[in-house]
Amino acid sequence: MAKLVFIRHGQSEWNLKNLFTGWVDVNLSEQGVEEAKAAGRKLKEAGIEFDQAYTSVLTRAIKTLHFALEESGQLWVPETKTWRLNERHYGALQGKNKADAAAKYGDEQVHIWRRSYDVLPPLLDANDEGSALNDRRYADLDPRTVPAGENLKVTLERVIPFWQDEIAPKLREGKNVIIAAHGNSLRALTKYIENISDEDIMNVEMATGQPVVYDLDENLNIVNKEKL
Ligand SMILES: O=C(O)[C@@H](CO)OP(=O)(O)O
Repeated sequence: MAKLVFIRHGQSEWNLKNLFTGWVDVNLSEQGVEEAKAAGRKLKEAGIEFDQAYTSVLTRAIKTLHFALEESGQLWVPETKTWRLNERHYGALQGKNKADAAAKYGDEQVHIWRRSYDVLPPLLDANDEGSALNDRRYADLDPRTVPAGENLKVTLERVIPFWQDEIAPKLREGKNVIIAAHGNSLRALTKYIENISDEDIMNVEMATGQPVVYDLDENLNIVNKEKL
């Protein structure tokens, strides 16, 4: 039996401002820091001890992991950072206000962009200064792999190889794992491990800073799921 904990980063500065964020590397808000620390206290109270941590290459998730581990007395736990756990890339919507977009394009279109499984957002131009191609942290990636905009399907297709190659083997060995990531990379993982349909995943939301704890058997069947 292994424990798997998902934690979406605490509230970010752009969650607070209601901006599409995606791969833009914004920090946690003050509230977000408190949420991450509170998550660490809940993990401690629940007595969950980790063997391995995973996070994205985005500050809000990394800091959430660190605050949560520090607060639970486990900052020493080995960690791996990967772009594959990044938030879904929001394309040309990144930096735009969600309410302004709804006023301009309509609530329904914005809901489709935000929650449909396979509709892509408007893509970011490769020459845009915000393109991830200009970001040193993605320099080792094949430029054809660097996204210009992702839906949940594309996000799932880059998250799951990392799950299969790195995370699942640890869990099969009985290691306890924490994944500090993002609303949509965690929705992709949730869809995969819970076998949720393309339609039903539209209604699944991840709360900021709330640990979701799974007990998994050696075949990675879910024995129990609990939100702390
Ligand atoms: O802006 C984003 O990157 C995400 C997460 O905050 O937003 P959404 O709620 O639309 O998935």
